Amino acid sequence: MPSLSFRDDFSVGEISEIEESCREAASSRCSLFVDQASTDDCQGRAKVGQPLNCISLTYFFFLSTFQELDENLVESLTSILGEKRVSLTEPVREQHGRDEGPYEPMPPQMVVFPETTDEVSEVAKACYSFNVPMIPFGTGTGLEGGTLALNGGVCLDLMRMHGIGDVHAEDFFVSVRPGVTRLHLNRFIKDHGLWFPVDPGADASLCGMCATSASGTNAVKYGTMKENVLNLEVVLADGRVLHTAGKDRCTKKSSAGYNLTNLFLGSEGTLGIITEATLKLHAIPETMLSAICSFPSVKSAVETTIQIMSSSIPVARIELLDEEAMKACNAYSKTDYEIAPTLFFEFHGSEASVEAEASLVGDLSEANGGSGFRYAKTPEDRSKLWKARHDMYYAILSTKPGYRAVITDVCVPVSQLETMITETQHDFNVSGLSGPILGHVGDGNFHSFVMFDPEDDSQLKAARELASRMARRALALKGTCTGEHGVGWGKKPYLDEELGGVNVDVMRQIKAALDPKNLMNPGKVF
Ligand SMILES: Cc1cc2c(cc1C)N(C[C@H](O)[C@H](O)[C@H](O)COP(=O)(O)OP(=O)(O)OC[C@H]1O[C@@H](n3cnc4c(N)ncnc43)[C@H](O)[C@@H]1O)c1[nH]c(=O)[nH]c(=O)c1N2
Ligand SMILES: CCCCCCC(=O)C(=O)O
Ligand SMILES: [Mn+2]
Repeated sequence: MPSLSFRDDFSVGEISEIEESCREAASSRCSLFVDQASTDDCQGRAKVGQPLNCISLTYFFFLSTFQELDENLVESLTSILGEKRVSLTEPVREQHGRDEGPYEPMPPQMVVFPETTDEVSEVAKACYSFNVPMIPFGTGTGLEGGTLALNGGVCLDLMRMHGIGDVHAEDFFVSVRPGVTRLHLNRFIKDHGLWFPVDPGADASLCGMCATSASGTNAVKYGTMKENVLNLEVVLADGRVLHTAGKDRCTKKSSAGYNLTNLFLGSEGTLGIITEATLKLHAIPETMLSAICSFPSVKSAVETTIQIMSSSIPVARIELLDEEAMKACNAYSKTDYEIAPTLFFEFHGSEASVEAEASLVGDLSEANGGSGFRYAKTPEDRSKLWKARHDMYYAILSTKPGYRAVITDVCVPVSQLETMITETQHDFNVSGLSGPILGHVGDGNFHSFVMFDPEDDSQLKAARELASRMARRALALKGTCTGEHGVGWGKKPYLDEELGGVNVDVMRQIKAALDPKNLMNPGKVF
């Protein structure tokens, strides 16, 4: 039986000691969890929590000992998939118990590699009958620990499910299997004069992007995954297969029944396994013109953003990088941009329209003290600029080797952006921590990277508090604690405050209806 003990003052040293002793635990799988909750939540409620080093308000931990997988289940999964497509080995499990976020790996007990929807359904039926958790795995580029195996269980690595359906160019849609990434799809459809614009910085799986309701730099003009997915094939925990908009149906709109597509978008593997996504495609614009402009302050850059957005200039992308981010950008991507708060722009349309929009934005920028407005016209210059922007996560990580960071992802109404960013900057100054600010300001969504020395408890505590203040400030400004990365574990404590108790109760009721045994990615989202 798990033993529960409650403290709120673990030092980093103690954490690694406890984790070490856990790792050495003989015979059974033993993992150490903390839960992130307010103090009252911790009174004795044994809830599956998060890996210790996640940034939480309050810790309690319990040693939970997993039973080894039933050998009949292992036998059953091996007979469904064959020996080459199941793995119990340490390296494979370690590789699947992590993502790109700041969490220690929490490996699953087994990894399987299905290649068809039927196989996924058979795997789910087997796990369901043995009451074993299932964690869907795409490309592992999530940042909120969504693929870590809190309760052990079976990881379904879906990247062997290749396949892109017929490109319906006249109806602007295509269907893809989980093994298809966004760059792969765009290479495939380019010759049709089409593209799929949702562009997280990583070359993520498109079904993983559905699961996290991902977004990216193009969202200002084209929206997020929520606006670009027309149908999903999903395998439920008990193995049933559903098509959220009806099998093989694909219309730009429908009012037939509940919107099950949007129910599964952003469900982070907690409601079902997405085995096919039908995506809305867009015509590749005649002209794409990028530009960058430096500003005397983040404030003036944000003011410019707000003016652009309220003047309804149809800018395609508008990204802010503060001074620290620009330094990291130049160092990592070998660019020679001015070290100053900077906006990256892009305009899509006819040659005439993009020139006109760019010149309007140039004037607005200048009126706010912007300078050095320079264009990136050639495909090479444009892709260099946007690759540098997409790589910012790694660029910032490389500025302080050995440091860890809390990644924030707040999103507020664009009109509140200035307050949100200015007060965040104040927080950083007061805390003494460093944290570049960058992101999708056209959507009111930006990230900071609250970096801390993992050997320094006070920095860990300060980083945790700063990130929490940011999230709560966003909620107070009628925004959200996560614009695009999802809840995973790091953001669980904010859900009640953001959505309200009734909402979270209804979410739990939906979860209980679709996954009554709580086997689908347990411990994530709530
Ligand atoms: C450098 C860099 C830059 C960015 C980002 C990451 C990195 C490393 N991201 C985050 C990440 O790319 C994004 O969350 C992707 O949607 C994750 O897709 P993966 O396939 O990697 O999912 P991954 O395998 O990491 O899984 C993520 C979650 O989805 C679930 N899942 C995965 N596949 C599933 C399936 N087929 N069915 C059901 N559940 C499934 C998993 O269980 C987990 O909970 C991001 N994000 C963003 O929105 N905007 C951005 O700008 C960026 N930028
Ligand atoms: C402060 C850097 C965090 C960036 C996380 C990845 C992401 O969402 C992006 O837009 O880049
Ligand atoms: Mn982002």
